[in-house]
Amino acid sequence: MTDNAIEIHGLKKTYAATGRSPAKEALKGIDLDIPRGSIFGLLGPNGAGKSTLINILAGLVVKTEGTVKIWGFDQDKNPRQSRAAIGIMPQEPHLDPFFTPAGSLDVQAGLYGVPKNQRKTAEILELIGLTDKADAYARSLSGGMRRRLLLGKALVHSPQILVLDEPTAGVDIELRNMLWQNVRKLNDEGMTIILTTHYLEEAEEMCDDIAIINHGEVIVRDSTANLLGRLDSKTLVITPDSPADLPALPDTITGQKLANGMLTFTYQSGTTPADQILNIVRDAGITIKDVKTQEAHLEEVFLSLTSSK
Ligand SMILES: Nc1ncnc2c1ncn2[C@@H]1O[C@H](COP(=O)(O)OP(=O)(O)OP(=O)(O)O)[C@@H](O)[C@H]1O
Repeated sequence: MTDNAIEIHGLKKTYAATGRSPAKEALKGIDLDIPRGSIFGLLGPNGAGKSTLINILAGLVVKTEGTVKIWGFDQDKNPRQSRAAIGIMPQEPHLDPFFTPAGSLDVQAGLYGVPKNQRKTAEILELIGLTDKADAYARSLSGGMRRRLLLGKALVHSPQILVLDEPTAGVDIELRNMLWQNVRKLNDEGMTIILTTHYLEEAEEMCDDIAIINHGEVIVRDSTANLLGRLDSKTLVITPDSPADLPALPDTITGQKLANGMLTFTYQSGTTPADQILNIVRDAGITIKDVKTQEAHLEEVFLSLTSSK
């Protein structure tokens, strides 16, 4: 038995040419293992191939080449088992306006062949906060409630893996918090979570491991901590007690005086101790009123890896 929730080898997808658009190689040979029990982030700029990859996992797009194993089941050899292991919360709420949330969950459970006595409709409605809307028509639900219902629908067959495609794009803070609370709860109970997001801060906060995809290739796959550690550049921001100019600095430190009078010093924390900067500032006769450091963020790692390609 493998420890991976998902194993992808040599995965390629070429969309056939249509009309005036030429054929498009959206995935160029992806190798990716996603560990069981993790919260895994799939990041990449627009058009990188994330949706194509997720749609292949969901069985909505047919791959051109390669193998995909979901919870140990080869998608080609064991299509039913591999489909049963994964639940997908899609980006866009496509809901039948005449179904109630309870009805919608029931129909979805039926599609997955979940026997009536094993359905968890009430439990799922409770989790997504729609118990009091159980019998309301879908068309009367707010955008946020529809999103929550999509999450519920992804859970009806108790999948081991939950995939969330841009779950928080355009949602308000309250809904975002609720989604993340649910995701953490499900993950604590053992569910493997895969999510794509454009919000890098969110990926930084939520994900144990991250893969960045660009132009149909995985360009990096590492733990979030290691990715952040790759950039050991830090910035020290000093507020002087009275107006002060930037002191002379060695080549290893880049200084800047901001319009508001603050002085910033950017340095590599592996080779330059912060103390050296503080000493230079004090030796220049500057009294420090306040000091803070800024760490590198995933955004910088992401930009450094994808912007030049
Ligand atoms: N059905 C399709 N037919 C032809 N080309 C497609 C099709 N779907 C996607 N593509 C192309 O494949 C490439 C990858 O698209 P994909 O939607 O997978 O990227 P993405 O990373 O999900 O982007 P986004 O974040 O914008 O959703 C793009 O160049 C896109 O134009």
